[in-house]
Amino acid sequence: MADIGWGQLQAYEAYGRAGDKKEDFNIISYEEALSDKYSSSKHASHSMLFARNDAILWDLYNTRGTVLMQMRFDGLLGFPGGLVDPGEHPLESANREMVEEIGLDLNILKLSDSDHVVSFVNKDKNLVLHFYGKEITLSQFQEIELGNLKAPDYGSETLGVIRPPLFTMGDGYRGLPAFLSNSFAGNARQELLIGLQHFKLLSEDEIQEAVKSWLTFQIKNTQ
Ligand SMILES: O=c1[nH]cnc2c1ncn2[C@H]1C[C@H](O)[C@@H](COP(=O)(O)OP(=O)(O)O)O1
Repeated sequence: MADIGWGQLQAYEAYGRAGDKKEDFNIISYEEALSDKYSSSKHASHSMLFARNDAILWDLYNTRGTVLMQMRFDGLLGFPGGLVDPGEHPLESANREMVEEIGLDLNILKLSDSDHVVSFVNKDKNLVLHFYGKEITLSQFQEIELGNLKAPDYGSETLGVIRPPLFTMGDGYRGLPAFLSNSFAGNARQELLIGLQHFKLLSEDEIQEAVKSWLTFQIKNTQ
């Protein structure tokens, strides 16, 4: 295939390169992540909006909750967010990106420092990732989904919001484990699992089962 290069994306290409592994990211405290130690690092912020939802599908599966993720321009799945601009606070960046990518109205809904969930450092990339999360009502969630088509970045940087299934179906694979088999940007898969546990949308055991099933299926598929 002809190499068409990266154009204006050249400076950022390495940050978003596919193939990041969970082990590349070490958890650090918010305080440390915001300290001078990482002032010369590149920072990025991403956010998980979610609503609890105990609707039962087909009299079988408790949907548990709706979590907002998105299909990105590069075919990877991720949370709304992006690189922090020079001089910008990661929290400001998280809010700005939600306006641009999902059309959020900050007069109605805005993240604050108390919504911080976890931060990571990827030493090889000199990149610090901040992850925020906020519970909203199901009707707020549906409003955001409807408004997404009018978000400034819709159709260019972002290609639509999605709800990951949080249940696992009878074959032990379809549902959340199959969703985990997708390709994710950065450590978005890890962030999703941390978010599900942090907000008690799923228990630790349920998450471990889903991860085990996803990995087992992957191994079978490569044999
Ligand atoms: O959802 C995500 N969770 C964790 N890391 C992510 C997520 N989406 C992207 N990334 C990584 C990939 C890059 O290393 C940086 C910045 O990426 P991106 O969101 O594409 O930033 P811009 O939109 O280019 O500002 O975070």
